[in-house]
Amino acid sequence: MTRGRDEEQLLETITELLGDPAHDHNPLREPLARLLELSTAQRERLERLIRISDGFHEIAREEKRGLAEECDTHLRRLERLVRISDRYQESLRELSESLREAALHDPLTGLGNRRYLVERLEAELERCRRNGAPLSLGVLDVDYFKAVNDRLGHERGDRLLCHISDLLADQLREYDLCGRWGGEEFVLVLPETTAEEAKAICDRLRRTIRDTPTPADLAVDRITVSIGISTTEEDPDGSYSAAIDRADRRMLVAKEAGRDRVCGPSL
Ligand SMILES: Nc1nc2c(ncn2[C@@H]2O[C@H](COP(=O)(O)OP(=O)(O)OP(=O)(O)O)[C@@H](O)[C@H]2O)c(=O)[nH]1
Repeated sequence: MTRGRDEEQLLETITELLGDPAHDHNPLREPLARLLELSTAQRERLERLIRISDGFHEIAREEKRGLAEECDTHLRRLERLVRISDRYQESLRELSESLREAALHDPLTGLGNRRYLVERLEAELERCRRNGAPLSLGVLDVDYFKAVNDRLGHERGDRLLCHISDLLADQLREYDLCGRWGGEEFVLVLPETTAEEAKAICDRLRRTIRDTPTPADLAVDRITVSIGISTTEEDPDGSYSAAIDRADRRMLVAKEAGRDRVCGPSL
């Protein structure tokens, strides 16, 4: 608190008057001196109060600033945690997606594996039943594969399986499925396809596999397959495994009949 200029001058004048011996006996001198004393004390008290109040304000301002900074730090930390947690969840999602992919695919050929085929087959069977459409299945087995393996070695045998699976994936229609059932056996799922149509499709596949030259370094003249077909037209409410069994039995019939052929139901 600063004193006004008038006030300063007044106080100076009073102090001078009180100090002047000429006024020593003035009756007003005593009360004036007392008044000056009281005024000075009151002013000092006021200044003390103002200093205390300013101090409180400063402390409050500091605390407010401290709190705001603390809040900012917490907020930044939280944002960092949210970002980390988002990234973590994203990688978990990617990891579980690739685990699921790996669990459903054959690592050698990249085709769906038996588990994938069963999942899709059940779903497709259900869908075709709802639509009142037939579904046909093909079980395809490579002929004399043991001899190929024995002659070329397992590693080239593997590459031959990849060659066949590439041809299958290439030749099938967009809505058909093929996967590796196991070993040198593949399953074809042909939704909305009658046995007759399936026979034509499988025959085309069989000829393509037989007539497409194998990669030169595999040194195989010719590779053939035998295919057995089954269809829901034979047993509209039957399970997927009954349909696979029927196709498998017909694939064996095709083998016995001389291989390199397709055997379907005689409806
Ligand atoms: N290279 C390779 N060979 C496999 C794989 N899975 C199964 N095989 C082989 O495939 C061969 C199948 O032989 P078999 O079941 O006797 O039948 P095949 O020689 O094909 O004769 P048919 O089916 O009667 O025409 C076996 O030698 C298996 O070891 C595989 O992933 N890679």
